[in-house]
Amino acid sequence: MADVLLEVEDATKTYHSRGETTAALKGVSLVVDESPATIACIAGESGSGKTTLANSILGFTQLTSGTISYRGTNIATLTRSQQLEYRRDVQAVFQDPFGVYNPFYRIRRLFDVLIKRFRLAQSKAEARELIEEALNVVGIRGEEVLDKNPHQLSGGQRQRIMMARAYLLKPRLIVADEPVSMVDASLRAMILDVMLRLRDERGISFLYITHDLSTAYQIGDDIYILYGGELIEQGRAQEVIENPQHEYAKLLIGSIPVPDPSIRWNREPHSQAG
Ligand SMILES: Nc1ncnc2c1ncn2[C@@H]1O[C@H](COP(=O)(O)OP(=O)(O)OP(=O)(O)O)[C@@H](O)[C@H]1O
Repeated sequence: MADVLLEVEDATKTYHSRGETTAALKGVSLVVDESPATIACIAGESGSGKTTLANSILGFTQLTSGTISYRGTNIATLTRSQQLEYRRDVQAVFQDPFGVYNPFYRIRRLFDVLIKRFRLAQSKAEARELIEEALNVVGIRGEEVLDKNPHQLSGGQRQRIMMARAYLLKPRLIVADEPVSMVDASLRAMILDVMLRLRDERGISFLYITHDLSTAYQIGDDIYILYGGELIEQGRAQEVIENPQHEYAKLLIGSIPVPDPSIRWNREPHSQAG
């Protein structure tokens, strides 16, 4: 039996704003395994509830009902020290991470702040080593980026830096919300490859949130398809995408641009055109 890292049970979220009620999640349940490390994809069109689910898991939003358990404990009942551990174990990588950072800060600061907050290093030399190791995992050398400002980097570098920053804390789970939607095909392949390596070499699981089913097919172990806040299909990513049952899933999958549907997609990320 696989060890369960994260379990969402019957999650419901209803927003009330300006006299309007929106049911963003309706009874969603899912499981992300810890060992073996797993890439669980959450797919669905805009407005289907993907970000609400991610935000609930990250503790930015409270569920209206239902539970989210981390290694068997409901995250709503974590003690302070467990909360700190959770915030360290569960990291987020967003679509446009630099939108929220001060453009005048150097990249180095993104790492320094974390090292301080979580007391990861005893000395400057140790901090430098940790940063270099994290950057190496995503194929970047410190000297290429650390003294630059965010706008001096490419989209692919930014995303890889955010992965490195998440990796610095040696998390068990990375919640990646559309991490490749703003980069071109070759960079996308590189970032997806980083995710696979983190899963396989470092045992990090992912909740990979995307509206792009072709990348879910390339790297996903499991998939959960949301439609209007409801989970309409779930299973092994390859099986669901090759043989969807629900009408909406068929539509979503039918819209993936594949030149010849009789050609099976190659799951090897290196050989993907994008
Ligand atoms: N803070 C909020 N207040 C009110 N309604 C909200 C709020 N956040 C999200 N919603 C609504 O909840 C539903 C789900 O939104 P959510 O952002 O989770 O979808 P999504 O699948 O992540 O979409 P996208 O792919 O566009 O990011 C939408 O109808 C949205 O308008």
